Amino acid sequence: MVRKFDDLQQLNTEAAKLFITAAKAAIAAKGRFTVALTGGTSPVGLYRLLASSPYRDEVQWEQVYIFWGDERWVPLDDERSNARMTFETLLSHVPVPQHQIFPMWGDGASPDEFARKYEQSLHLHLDPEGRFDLILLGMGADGHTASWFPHTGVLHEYDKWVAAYYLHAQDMYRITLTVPLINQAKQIAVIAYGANKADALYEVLQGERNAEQYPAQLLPTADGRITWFVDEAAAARI
Ligand SMILES: O=C(O)[C@H](O)[C@@H](O)[C@H](O)[C@H](O)COP(=O)(O)O
Repeated sequence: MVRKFDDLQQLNTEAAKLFITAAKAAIAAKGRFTVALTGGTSPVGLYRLLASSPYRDEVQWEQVYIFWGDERWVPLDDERSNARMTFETLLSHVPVPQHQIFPMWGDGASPDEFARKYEQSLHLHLDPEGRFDLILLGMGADGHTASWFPHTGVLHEYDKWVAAYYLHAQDMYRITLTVPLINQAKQIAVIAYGANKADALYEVLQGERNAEQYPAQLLPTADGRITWFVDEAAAARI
């Protein structure tokens, strides 16, 4: 489902409501809410909203398990760290127990070793089928989502849940949840706004099938399980 908004405040408010509804339903059903957060700039407004009244008080944060969809392989205090941004905007302001927060960074481990350990943590904390309650994603102007970048091998990784690889274009390692894991989530919410996303949004949602070029095409298309939160500018061509 594509939900189009005139302004960002409204977009973030509706995304916050989806987060809260998903959290309440999961906690009522099984006592915990497992969510993978996204980095980039797109979720900043949503995170700030979730960290503030009245939204903050709607979530039982003690029952929330926080993971990330992807990460730049940099220390947690690096300004490029997705985890750092999330702590600053959301996690430092809500009472999620520290041991229920799983940043994608481990001192001393290689990216590959770390990806294996991260996958083990997921096996311990997700339900037995390995389905996240909610995964938040962004989308780049090139049509990537998570760290599924165009023409990278990770697009074909169906054996692992978590993969690490060197992204030449950015001269850094990336850690990412893989296609099969993200696609089996109970709910996915993608936030994409701004005119620079318009071409990619068109290609991903309505263009010819070419997932090598526009990896977000690999996301599920079934209505109900995935919601695209977009603004008028991003939706200019759809
Ligand atoms: O680490 C990252 O870069 C992200 O997790 C990435 O997938 C992001 O969501 C998109 O690049 C959109 O980024 P913006 O929100 O900054 O446009």
